[in-house]
Amino acid sequence: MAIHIHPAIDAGIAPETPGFQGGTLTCRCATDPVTVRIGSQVAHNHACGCTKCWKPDGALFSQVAVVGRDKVEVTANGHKLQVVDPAATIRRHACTGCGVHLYGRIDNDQHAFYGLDFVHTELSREAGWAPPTFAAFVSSVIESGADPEQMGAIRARLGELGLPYYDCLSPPLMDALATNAAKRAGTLHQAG
Ligand SMILES: N[C@@H](CCC(=O)N[C@@H](CSCO)C(=O)NCC(=O)O)C(=O)O
Ligand SMILES: [Zn+2]
Ligand SMILES: [Zn+2]
Repeated sequence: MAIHIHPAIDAGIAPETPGFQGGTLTCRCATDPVTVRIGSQVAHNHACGCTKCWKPDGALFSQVAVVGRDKVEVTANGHKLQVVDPAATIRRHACTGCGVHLYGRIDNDQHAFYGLDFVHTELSREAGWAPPTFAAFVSSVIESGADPEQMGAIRARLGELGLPYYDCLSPPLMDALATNAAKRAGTLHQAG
């Protein structure tokens, strides 16, 4: 059975364009689409297997990156946006017309990733975005209905595509979360 990781990843991952400065995300409504201008390159782009990130139909993973929240501007039809789960850490703003998530925002200023918004660069026509460099929350695809027996094949496919895979976030991002937690708990002891 063919494994569909994500349409922007399955056929090979396009490289970023040096100096790329962003673009416009557009939802999938045929009329009055929501548009969001992203004013810079993104970082930490990854395939995410979690149940909460928006995935195109038939994809096992979402493709999601972060960008400074000051670089994210709703430029049309923002009245169609609604937060999917107001209690979630990432408040994902979805189009009520087509279901696409335009951006996810962390409003907790104590969170390690506060100041970063989560965006899906495939919603833009521009080429040159930083590509995904790892896969996160791989085991979580089971929660969305993937056959547990397929996990070996799914991880093998991610490997073939050049994506290191993890069942949480990547080591640098997990370290950032833990460092933030340790600072808050007062347990961070740095040499020097
Ligand atoms: N097994 C759960 C995991 C969901 C989860 O923790 N997702 C991560 C990654 S999202 C982008 O990388 C997360 O940080 N979530 C916070 C939030 O969603 O608010 C599942 O699959 O549901
Ligand atoms: Zn829409
Ligand atoms: Zn996710």
